[in-house]
Amino acid sequence: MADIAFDSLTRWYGESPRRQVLNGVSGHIRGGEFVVVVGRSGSGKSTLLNLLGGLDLPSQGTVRVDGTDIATLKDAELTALRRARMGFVFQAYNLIPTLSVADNLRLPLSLNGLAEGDRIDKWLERVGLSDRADAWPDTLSGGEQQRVAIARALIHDPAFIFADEPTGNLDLENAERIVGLLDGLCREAGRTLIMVTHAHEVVGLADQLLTIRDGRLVEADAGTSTGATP
Ligand SMILES: Nc1ncnc2c1ncn2[C@@H]1O[C@H](COP(=O)(O)OP(=O)(O)OP(=O)(O)O)[C@@H](O)[C@H]1O
Repeated sequence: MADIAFDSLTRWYGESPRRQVLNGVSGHIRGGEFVVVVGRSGSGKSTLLNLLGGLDLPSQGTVRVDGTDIATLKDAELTALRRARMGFVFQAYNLIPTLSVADNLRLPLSLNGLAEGDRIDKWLERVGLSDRADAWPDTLSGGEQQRVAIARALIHDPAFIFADEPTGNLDLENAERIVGLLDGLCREAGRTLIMVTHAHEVVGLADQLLTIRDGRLVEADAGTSTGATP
């Protein structure tokens, strides 16, 4: 089952002085959960997300994805795990500007050797962009670009979605739509969604809330959002 267990995660940057960003963070994310990560600016939220998604490795501690300690994987194995099992959504959308919308969606399919079939049409429809398949990313609004990014993150049917402040550049209306899309598209397929956000409204949707303060976890339960001040 698609779960992530993390134990005593510590991440520091540099030596003398060593800058300690995460300091012994442990927890467990069950398959299908919507996990929201909150905390002040600079508290280590993106650092934690990057460690859980295998984009970065801890200075100490372990991340187990489906029971496998990802630090034991060779680079190519970790890349293959990320590519097949994970999808990423970032604040800045990160679409490839020289590829059309449809070609941006084609990329994860070809990287994973998956048949295209009607997947591109289907996913464009699901994010409400059926008429923009041939558009260049920079001709789309921010909200539209983020919807393309969501389709790109999901089109290869990953078990885990990592979203780092996906609504950070959007107005409230677009932000609500993006969060609703991510939540709905993950829940309907039992996907695990891990989202870093400053948006308080999102906390109420979470199955599990991770609040980071001074590099440590101060709250690990949904429903008790007292620790959620950014
Ligand atoms: N590559 C790096 N080298 C040195 N310091 C880093 C590096 N990456 C992050 N940091 C530091 O680690 C701390 C935590 O950064 P991180 O991006 O995880 O915070 P955050 O909680 O996501 O912040 P924000 O809400 O502002 O995005 C910051 O003080 C940052 O400057």
